[in-house]
Amino acid sequence: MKRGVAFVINGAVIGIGREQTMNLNDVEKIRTENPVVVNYANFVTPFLVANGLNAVGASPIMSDEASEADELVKLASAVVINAGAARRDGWPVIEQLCQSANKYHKPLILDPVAVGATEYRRELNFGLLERHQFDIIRGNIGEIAVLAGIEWQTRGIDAGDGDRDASDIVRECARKFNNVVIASGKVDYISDGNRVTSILNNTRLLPAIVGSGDLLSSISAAFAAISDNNFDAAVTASLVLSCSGELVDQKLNHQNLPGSFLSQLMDQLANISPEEIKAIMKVEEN
Ligand SMILES: Nc1ncnc2c1ncn2[C@@H]1O[C@H](COP(=O)(O)OP(=O)(O)O)[C@@H](O)[C@H]1O
Ligand SMILES: Cc1ncsc1CCOP(=O)(O)O
Ligand SMILES: [Mg+2]
Repeated sequence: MKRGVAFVINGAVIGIGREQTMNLNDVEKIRTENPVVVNYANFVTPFLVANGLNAVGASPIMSDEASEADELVKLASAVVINAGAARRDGWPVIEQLCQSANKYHKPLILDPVAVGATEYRRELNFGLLERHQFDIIRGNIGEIAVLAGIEWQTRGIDAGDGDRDASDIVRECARKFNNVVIASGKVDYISDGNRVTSILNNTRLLPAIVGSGDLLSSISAAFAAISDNNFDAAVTASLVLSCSGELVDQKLNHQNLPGSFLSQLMDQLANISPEEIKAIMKVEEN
């Protein structure tokens, strides 16, 4: 996509106000580079996350042992901290992973699962964000609002409700933590603190899968590992998951079949091409 071009794809108006450097060739590049992504996972979704990472072309490794953290991060290309079910006695592992990621300049990604739900989760997530530089934060709009300090009615792992405009929330969060933020939902909003790109592709079956958000966080890490631009990596990750979801939804004739959707989603992630994404993507910039 080029600077100053406005065009329409699939009925959606795509306004390009400034340079859009998104490189969909990374969808193929990742399959040859096969970057290692270290995950501090929750105990609910590691099977889905590991297989989803494998499907897009990355090489997942989950770890819960502080003594190997530095060595692992050194050999890896990106690190994801999923705070979904972390126990306090796991904090030393998380600390070591974050310290090493910053030391070796490996992209560090945070998924602040249900950060608004409890005081414990706020202490964990805000503490991490204070002590370490995260390159990308990926959460649902409720989690991102809480991190940005914006009032929001959150409900466990779900996004909840609030009045503020999602573009403002994601931009404020990115400014606050000086990084790239993805606020996912029916529309995924991605900001670097200035621009906001919205991915309008979606299917109701993605949120029906517990762990689809965790997967988006880890796929963002995988693309950050092979890209020199975290914003582009976040946009590519969101497009890959959302467009794969839409394509499977079409193949299933929009039936409510979460089980079939999940297995076919893995197939689609492994085979989606830049051309297929370009043909259906709905992207807006502001
Ligand atoms: N209402 C929705 N309609 C369609 N897609 C959605 C909706 N909510 C979330 N998604 C998609 O589901 C995936 C997981 O996002 P989300 O549910 O926001 O994260 P989390 O699982 O962490 O709460 C993302 O790809 C997002 O685009
Ligand atoms: C249900 C649950 N409980 C703690 S972590 C987790 C998984 C959250 O996954 P996602 O945020 O991707 O839906
Ligand atoms: Mg989540």
